[in-house]
Amino acid sequence: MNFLSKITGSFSTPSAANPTVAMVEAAYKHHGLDFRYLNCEVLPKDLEAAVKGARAMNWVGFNCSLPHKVEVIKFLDGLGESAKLMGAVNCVVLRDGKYIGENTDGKGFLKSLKSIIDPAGKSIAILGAGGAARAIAVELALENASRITVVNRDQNKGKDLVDLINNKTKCKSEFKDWSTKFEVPDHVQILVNATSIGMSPDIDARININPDSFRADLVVADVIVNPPMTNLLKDAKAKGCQIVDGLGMVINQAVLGIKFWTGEDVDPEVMRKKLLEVL
Ligand SMILES: NC(=O)c1ccc[n+]([C@@H]2O[C@H](COP(=O)([O-])OP(=O)(O)OC[C@H]3O[C@@H](n4cnc5c(N)ncnc54)[C@H](O)[C@@H]3O)[C@@H](O)[C@H]2O)c1
Ligand SMILES: O=C(O)C1=C[C@@H](O)[C@@H](O)[C@H](O)C1
Repeated sequence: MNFLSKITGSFSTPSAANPTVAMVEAAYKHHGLDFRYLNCEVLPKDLEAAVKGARAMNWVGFNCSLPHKVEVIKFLDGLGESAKLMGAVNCVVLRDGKYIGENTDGKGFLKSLKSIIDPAGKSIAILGAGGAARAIAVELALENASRITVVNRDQNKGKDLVDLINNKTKCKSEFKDWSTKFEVPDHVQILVNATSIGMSPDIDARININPDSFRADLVVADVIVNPPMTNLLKDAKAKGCQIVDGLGMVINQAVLGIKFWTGEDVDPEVMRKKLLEVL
């Protein structure tokens, strides 16, 4: 008998409405994996201590969600290729006693988006410049998006992401200040919300954007998982746009993360079913 399960989990704040624990534990159970996934409320001031705690308890890895994806890097022992390029980590993996930061968010998003539209050659506007936005923007640029407009409140963070895309990929990127209501320009074919606006418990929060600027041929994607149908997606649907919710992304990134931690290819449908049950 072995009563020592392998431990994984998620560090974020706010975390109470984050449903990923239900989804990942359903996959572990379905595949008979003796692993646990713990949803942990971790404030920015406690992130270093949380990583030290994980080390002390031999966690085999953990996810970082908002707002830790960039800050966590300084507490890790190294970065995988994609995380190094994006400057953001959502999945930490214990390898040979070292915590290595990986990024599976961008690939998770891309797979979900591609079920609706191929981003190659498209003009894309991304709202936000945090951890999720960095991963999504870089992955879209590597997938040959033609133009990426980064719309962000904080100029420094927004311009930093624009520079990253322009310097490290073939895609053209520009910064758009977000101090007034954003009007989706005519050249934009895909709009992505990579901010946390509309995430539970603030589900009534509205993004500073004019829905009258949504054309019916615009594809609108949201990264928010809970609730899957955000005000942004409701507005987009009402305007006849095709929409992509955050469920596909969160399931796809988890398949990749669980493979890193356990070596197992888990069934995404098990996680989708559980998410739809709990949300
Ligand atoms: N579906 C998924 O798989 C998935 C994966 C990653 C992240 N997410 C979600 O993406 C969201 C962002 O996560 P993150 O890790 O990038 O967080 P973050 O804290 O790194 O970045 C948040 C971004 O949102 C912007 N923002 C927040 N409130 C704003 C407001 N009122 N007005 C304008 N901008 C605002 C910030 O400026 C920043 O650019 C979260 O809701 C997270 O749960 C979902
Ligand atoms: O809480 C979680 O389990 C996660 C949330 C998302 O931010 C993902 O990016 C992250 O990898 C996992």
